[in-house]
Amino acid sequence: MISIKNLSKKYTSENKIVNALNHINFEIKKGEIFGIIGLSGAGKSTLIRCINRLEEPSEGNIFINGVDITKLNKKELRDLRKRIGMIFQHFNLLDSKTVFDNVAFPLQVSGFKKSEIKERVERLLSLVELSDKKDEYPSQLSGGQKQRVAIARALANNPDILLSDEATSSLDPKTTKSILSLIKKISNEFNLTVVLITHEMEVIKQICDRVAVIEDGEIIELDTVERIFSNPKTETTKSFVSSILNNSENEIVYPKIPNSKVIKLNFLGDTVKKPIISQMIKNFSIDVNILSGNINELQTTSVGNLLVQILGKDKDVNKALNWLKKEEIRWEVIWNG
Ligand SMILES: Nc1ncnc2c1ncn2[C@@H]1O[C@H](COP(=O)(O)OP(=O)(O)OP(=O)(O)O)[C@@H](O)[C@H]1O
Repeated sequence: MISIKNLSKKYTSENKIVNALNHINFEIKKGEIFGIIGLSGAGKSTLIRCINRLEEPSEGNIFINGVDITKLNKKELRDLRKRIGMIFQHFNLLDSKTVFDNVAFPLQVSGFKKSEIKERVERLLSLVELSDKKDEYPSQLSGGQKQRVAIARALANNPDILLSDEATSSLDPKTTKSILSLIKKISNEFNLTVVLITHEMEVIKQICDRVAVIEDGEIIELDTVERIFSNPKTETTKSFVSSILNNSENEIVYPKIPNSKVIKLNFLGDTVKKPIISQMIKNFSIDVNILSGNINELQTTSVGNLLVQILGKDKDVNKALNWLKKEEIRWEVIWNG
C-alpha cells in the first residue's frame, strides 16, 4: 500500500548540509499499524512528513496504492492529503472554534453540504466518545480529549492512512493507553493503515504490528514487534527494548566465577510457561544462578528474558545449552569465564 523507495532528504542550513534521510526503502501493508522508532534527530518526523509531502523528498519515490506521490501536481496533492489524516503531539486544534467546528473544518474545506457535515461530525464525535463535548472549546478539554478531537478531525474525510507524529508523547500513561486503544479500534474497524512515529517502545509494544528502527537517517532494523522484542539485533534496538524490560544486561553485576558462563535466555510464546530452569538442573550436572528475568505481554504473545549464570564442567554446560536449543529456547553467551 505504501512503498518507499530509495528515499533521501537533505536540508541545507547555514551552508551546512544535513542528510536527514539516507536511501530509505520499506513497505507498509494495508490495514497495518506500522511504528517508526528512533532517538531525537534520527529522522522520524522528516520521514513521516515525506509520506504526505509536508516535506519534499530530495531523492527517491513514495508509492501509495501504486501512485508515485512525488510526481503529483498541486491539485493532485490536495486530493491525496484528503486521503491521509494526521495527528500531532500538540494536537494543533483551532482554539477559537468549538469541538464540533474543529471536526467540521476539513469537511467545509472539501465542500460538503451543511446537513452532511452535521451527520458526519456527530458520527465521528460518537466514535471518539466526545458527543457531549461538541459545544466546548479546546481550552476546556483535557489533553486526551483534545487528541480525540484531533483524531475525529483527521478521520473526517474518510482517509485510507492515518499518520501519527508523537501523538501520545505529551499524555500520561493511562491516557496514552486509551488513545492507543482508540487508534487500534479505528484501524481494525475501517481497515485504516496507521503509520506512527515515537521515541517510546511502550507505544510500539501496545499497538504496532511491525516496527522500523531509524538511526542517523537509516532504517537499521525492521521486523514484527514480537521478533524485535525477542531478538533485537542492533545496540540501539536492544536499548529501546531494555528501556521497558527494565534490565539491560550491561547494568547487571555478576560474580566473575571461573568456568562459568552468563547466558541470556530468550523465551517466546508458550516457552514462557515451561519450567525450563528446573528441568535443566535435573537433567544435567550443572548449577544455575538466576541474575534477572522478566516477561512482557505483547499483543499476540509473550516474550521473556532470563539472565542466568551456569556453573559446571564445559561438557555438561554445552550439553545443557544444546538441550535448550531443542526446547526452542534461544540463548546468547553474555560472559564466558
Ligand atoms: N528544517 C530543517 N532544516 C535543517 N535541518 C533540519 C530541519 N528539520 C530537521 N532537520 C535535521 O534533520 C535531522 C532529522 O530531524 P527530524 O526532526 O526528522 O528527527 P526526529 O527523529 O523527528 O527528531 P525528534 O524526535 O527530536 O523530533 C536532524 O539532524 C535535524 O536537526
